[in-house]
Amino acid sequence: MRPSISCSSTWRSEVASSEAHISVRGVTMAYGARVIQQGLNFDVNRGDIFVIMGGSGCGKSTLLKHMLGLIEPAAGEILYDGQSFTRADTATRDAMRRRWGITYQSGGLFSAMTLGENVSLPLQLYTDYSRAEVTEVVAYKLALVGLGGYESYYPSEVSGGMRKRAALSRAIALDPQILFFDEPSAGLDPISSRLLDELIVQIKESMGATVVMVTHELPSIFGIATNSVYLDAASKTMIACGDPRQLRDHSDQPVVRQFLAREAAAEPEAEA
Ligand SMILES: Nc1ncnc2c1ncn2[C@@H]1O[C@H](COP(=O)(O)OP(=O)(O)OP(=O)(O)O)[C@@H](O)[C@H]1O
Repeated sequence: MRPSISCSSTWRSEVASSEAHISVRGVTMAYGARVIQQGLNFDVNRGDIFVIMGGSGCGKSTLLKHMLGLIEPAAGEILYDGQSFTRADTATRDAMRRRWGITYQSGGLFSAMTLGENVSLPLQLYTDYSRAEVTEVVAYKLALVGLGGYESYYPSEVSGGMRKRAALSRAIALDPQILFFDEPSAGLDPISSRLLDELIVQIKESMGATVVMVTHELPSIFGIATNSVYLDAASKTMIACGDPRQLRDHSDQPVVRQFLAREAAAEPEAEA
């Protein structure tokens, strides 16, 4: 088994670095007795677009679920702004979650609700905005993702790319500090996928947010990611972290270089 590595110079002291927005410390992930990954140590820095990478079944989605608190680590902890989420009580966790926006692979829009109603849901649940204020914020958030005027459309009446953007609009309704994406461009054509990437960067910059995403899409990884971790299924631990372009060219792990270079070779522009 390869030795586990750390993406933070400070993790051994269990003190999060000042830039760290999210700190994963000594995390083991398991389903029952079956360990999926262990020895996970890395920081997601404030303002990063951070990608969780690795081959099929290595545990990317499982890691995202741990970061979201949907699964508890078998060992170790996850901190947000230096505060342990893993050890926090329910009220503290709920308060921490309020700072997150999440979009799932399917989009997760309610099909019986219009786009406007979908986006208004978190505002109705978690704010005391008046009806007029909700309407105003919904219009603004839909406009931010290029869907101004689509309030009354149902998800089935718009394209897949528009549904993804509507889901993003709902995720940013409460001005989150962290945006989580599970395969954001799954099922999209390359152009829609690229537009969504550009939108993610714009939204991140305009909101000053940090982004964490699971994606297989190499154009997205090389196009927008600033930082990453690579989970290895064979050794059940992370074997690389850092800027994906640097890892592609300079990782000391052949499997990481191959993972990034092989998929890069499949990109249309690489064949031209
Ligand atoms: N609820 C569960 N109970 C038991 N095992 C699970 C569960 N969910 C996932 N697994 C297993 O954990 C491992 C990691 O799964 P996970 O979905 O996190 O991988 P992944 O890297 O996201 O995969 P992919 O790239 O194919 O989506 C797989 O072997 C999977 O079969």
